[in-house]
Amino acid sequence: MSETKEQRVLQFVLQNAIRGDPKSVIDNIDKYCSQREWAMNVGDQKGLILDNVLKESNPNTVLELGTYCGYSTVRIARLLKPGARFLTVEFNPAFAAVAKQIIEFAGLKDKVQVIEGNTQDIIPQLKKKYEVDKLDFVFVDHWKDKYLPDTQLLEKCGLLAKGSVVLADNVITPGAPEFLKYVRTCGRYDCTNYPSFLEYMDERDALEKAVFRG
Ligand SMILES: C[C@H](C[C@H]1O[C@@H](n2cnc3c(N)ncnc32)[C@H](O)[C@@H]1O)NC(=O)c1cc(-c2ccc(F)cc2)cc(O)c1O
Ligand SMILES: [Mg+2]
Repeated sequence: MSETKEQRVLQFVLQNAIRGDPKSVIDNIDKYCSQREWAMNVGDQKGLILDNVLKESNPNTVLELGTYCGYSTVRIARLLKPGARFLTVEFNPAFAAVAKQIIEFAGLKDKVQVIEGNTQDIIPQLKKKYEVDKLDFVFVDHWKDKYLPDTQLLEKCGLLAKGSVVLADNVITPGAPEFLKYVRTCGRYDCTNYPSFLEYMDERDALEKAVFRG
């Protein structure tokens, strides 16, 4: 069976990165995806913004929606303090399999729980099945038309508290207009836009930080 792009990214990491070194995993994915095959990782420019917003938040409990190959998962996990909890949700089994291997190669297997499933099914299970009380930081990077319903679902499930940070990728390209309108006008979030560029391209993109007012 012919290899997928995601399997080629994994092979490149296994052959070129240093086992147990998250930065070399990140750098090699960026190298492959900027020089050989584009892939929908958050990338190094938006990744730096993600790093900084995450450091500011210094979270105990993190949720990522849309793992893909685990690039942002590695970026986040490498910055978490000991004892922090990090759950990431991916519904494509092939992508989840690649992500698990990349996370393990980076030496971060014990810091991340990869959950295979659909966010709309997993979010309502977080309190009881996954023993999550509140989420301090949520990185939203899955189907762009799911950003709004899943943010509202997080609210409904009582998973956000005063100060919870919701950071969304791709609010310009491909765009998440309904999500942006909601967080900026519903009165429950303090929003900040971080203009940047689409991963590995010159197209404009941005991250949006929405801090829950409680
Ligand atoms: C959606 C993907 C990311 C992943 O999310 C998983 N997923 C989805 N919905 C769910 C769910 N409901 N539950 C669990 N997992 C879920 C999926 O399987 C992908 O692995 N991301 C993107 O599509 C994406 C696309 C672009 C992009 C930009 C310009 C172009 F010309 C073309 C594409 C850039 C980006 O930066 C992205 O992030
Ligand atoms: Mg993205």
